[in-house]
Amino acid sequence: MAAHVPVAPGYLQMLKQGARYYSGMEEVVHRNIEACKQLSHCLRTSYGPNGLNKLVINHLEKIFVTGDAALILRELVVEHPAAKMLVMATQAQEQEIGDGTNFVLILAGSLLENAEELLKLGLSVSEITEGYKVASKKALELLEDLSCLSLKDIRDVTEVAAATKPSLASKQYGYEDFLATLVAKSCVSAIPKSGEFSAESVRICKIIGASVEDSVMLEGMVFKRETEGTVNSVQDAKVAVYTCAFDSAKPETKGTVLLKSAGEFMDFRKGEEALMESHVRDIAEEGVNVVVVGAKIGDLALHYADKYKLMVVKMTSRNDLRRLCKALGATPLLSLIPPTEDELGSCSKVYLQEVGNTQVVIFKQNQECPMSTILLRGSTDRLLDNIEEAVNDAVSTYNTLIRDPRLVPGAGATEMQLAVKIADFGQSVPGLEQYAIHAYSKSLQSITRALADNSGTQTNPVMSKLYSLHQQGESSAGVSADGEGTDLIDASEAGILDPLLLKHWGIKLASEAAITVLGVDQIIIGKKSGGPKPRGENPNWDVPHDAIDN
Ligand SMILES: Nc1ncnc2c1ncn2[C@@H]1O[C@H](COP(=O)(O)OP(=O)(O)OP(=O)(O)O)[C@@H](O)[C@H]1O
Repeated sequence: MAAHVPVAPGYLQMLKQGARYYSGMEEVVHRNIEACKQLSHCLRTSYGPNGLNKLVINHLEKIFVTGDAALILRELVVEHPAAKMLVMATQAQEQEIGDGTNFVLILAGSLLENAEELLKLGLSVSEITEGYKVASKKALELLEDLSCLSLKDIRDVTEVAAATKPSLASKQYGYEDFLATLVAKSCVSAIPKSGEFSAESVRICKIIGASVEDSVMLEGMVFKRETEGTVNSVQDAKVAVYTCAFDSAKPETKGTVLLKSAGEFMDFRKGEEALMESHVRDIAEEGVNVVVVGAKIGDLALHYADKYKLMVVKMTSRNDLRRLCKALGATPLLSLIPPTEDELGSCSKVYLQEVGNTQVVIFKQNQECPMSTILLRGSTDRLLDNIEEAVNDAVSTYNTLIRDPRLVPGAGATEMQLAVKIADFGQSVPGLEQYAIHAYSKSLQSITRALADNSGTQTNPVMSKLYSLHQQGESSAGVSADGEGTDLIDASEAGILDPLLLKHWGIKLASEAAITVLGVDQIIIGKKSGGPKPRGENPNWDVPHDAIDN
């Protein structure tokens, strides 16, 4: 008989064997803060135009060399429950704004770091969280008055380029002017009269070779693939999109045909061929000259497509198929029937072209098109990946500015101005909360400090100079990224502006995340159940592996 293993009395006896339980200041609060601090310190060096890259090798052994916080956090798969809360805050920022993830992480990490000091001084968690809540509310109020410019015309390429430039400069310093114009043209061309725009409206196609300055934008869509048949170019295309196979229909159940002679076999084949031909002929007679297929393409069907001069393009990703339908105004068809007039998509020109040894199919629209594509060129895969991240951030910035066109000074100026005002406000608050409010002001400065640290200036003198300038009312004084001559710049004059909404959500989410982490006093980790791990959510479940990287 197996000996009875006594379970330690206390909390653990209630839980399944193997569960872990931590409580108290040292074990929980300080540990959580430590984990969050580590994560925030790790990404702090990637903040701003002079931020450094990280080399991340993910669980599939894919290598990333990037400074994009959202991508790094996605690939790192953070396990610590408290650090995960910060990651969730950054994900919320990514979903809401599409940029500013590092801002959230640095601010939340710094709020926790400063809270730790206050805890050591003897303040209670509730006093700190209360102070943080008051300070964050005040910061959001003050932020509303810091707007220095508004994007007046969302269809003006020059204005849009100026507004999206800082988000590109913080990732691709040096290429920002060229890329900003490219992104602005793509965004403006993809915004319909109704003003409905989503970050998905601008697609990126990366092709290795040539230089970044050879990148171009196209109204319409570009896919890295070849056409299937012999027709390679069609002007004034009428496009039918099929999600089913472009092949002879297969019965759902197995059937057996008994053929008694060679003649019957020939007739059977002829019947099949005639049926296929009639399908393709019917499609062609509706005026269709391009067929896009999301599944298998049969040889016989392809033969008749060539005969009736139909261009055939295969599309492996359902996402691409959906976007193409949007770009052409087509309705995807579930079976091989001729499309009606409404279901047909139209395109000014569809053609196959070789770009740097890569065959691409281009769907080019001359009229208004809700999709545009940036054909990115560059010497290495890593460079292209990094530019893609920067371009995505810039497109998200445009999307944010459509919702709220107000801009605030960047380069750490807004954070510094808020820090000065919050510190002043703290003086007027009675009780121990004012220490927490002061800590909040210090945390806001950590954003400006990160920019200064990363640009290689002498941080302490620069920070004190900036602080006194902001006290004197120079609300747009920020940190220079050039490192040539001056350490400080006027962010508004230099055109370094960030969307107000980005800062708004960043402050809100970082404060909430820090307050949540501070409010945890016990950690209970249940024993992991055996058996295979449940499958995680995969947003690209229907995209083949090679298509994800395109
Ligand atoms: N030329 C510049 N000089 C100084 N600061 C700049 C310049 N261009 C951009 N910045 C600043 O860089 C900061 C943004 O940096 P970054 O894009 O690395 O952060 P993030 O958007 O929070 O992170 P991520 O893009 O990784 O989510 C902003 O404060 C912006 O004002």
